[in-house]
Amino acid sequence: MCVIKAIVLYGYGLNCDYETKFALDQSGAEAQRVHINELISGEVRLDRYHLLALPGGFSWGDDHGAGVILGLRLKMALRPDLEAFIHAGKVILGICNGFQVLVNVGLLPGLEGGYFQRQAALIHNDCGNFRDAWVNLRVRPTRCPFFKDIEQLELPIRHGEGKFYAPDDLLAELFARKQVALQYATPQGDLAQGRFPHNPNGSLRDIAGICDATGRILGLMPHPEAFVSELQHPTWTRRKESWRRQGLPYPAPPGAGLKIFQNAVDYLKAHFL
Ligand SMILES: NC(=O)CC[C@H](N)C(=O)O
Repeated sequence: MCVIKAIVLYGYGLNCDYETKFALDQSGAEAQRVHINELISGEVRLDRYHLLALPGGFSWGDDHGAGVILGLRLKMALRPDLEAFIHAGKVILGICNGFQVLVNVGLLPGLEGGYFQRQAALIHNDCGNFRDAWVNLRVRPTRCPFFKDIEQLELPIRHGEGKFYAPDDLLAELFARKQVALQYATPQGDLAQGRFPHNPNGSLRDIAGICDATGRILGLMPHPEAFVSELQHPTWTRRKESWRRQGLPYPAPPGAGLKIFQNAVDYLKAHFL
């Protein structure tokens, strides 16, 4: 194989699959939208790919809790395939609904390879309603290849069940083991310290994204695929004059979210091609 191949799952209410495929294709991968049933039936084989992306959306209408049913489907049908995929050094990305799935299926937090046991949860936002907003994020040092050379960034969130919850001892362990990848911050770059709206959902310790012990499984609530061009930023009309002055590419420079996908694809290229 001379190209990095990625699966982006779709079906049953997942809805950011086209955008996620676009971001991966833009990053130099060959991404394919694959229906959940194609993977479960074995028609499409996971071992032919390097990256599995679980995009955002409302799988099974968030019935029984966001990501619960898809998590269960994957666990019952694909557990050995997922284990082999992880042990082969490949990469899994869960965005928003995908993050909820990874937590439900027990692939995250995945302490020291302990998968398929649910240890944490993404529960209803403290504000009591679905929240659609841009947030500031701070990247913490982890083994996660996705955040190479990124310290902070802005991304949009849109979810009703994004509050990261874990018992105190697990939270402490996640920080100690460097598995907390992303935290909500203020526009000045300080931690949000639980305060709304900078922390949009009441997530404990401002957690917006975590990775497993290997760093190769990442889940995050914000949507990097929704910021692949600066034109998607709400203040782009005010920013565009400065792009012109700096001679940045026309019609706009890439959005900060694209780098996350590029980092993952570059990591896989270095290891598999
Ligand atoms: N944007 C999304 O992926 C939404 C996630 C989930 N359906 C929620 O509302 O929490």
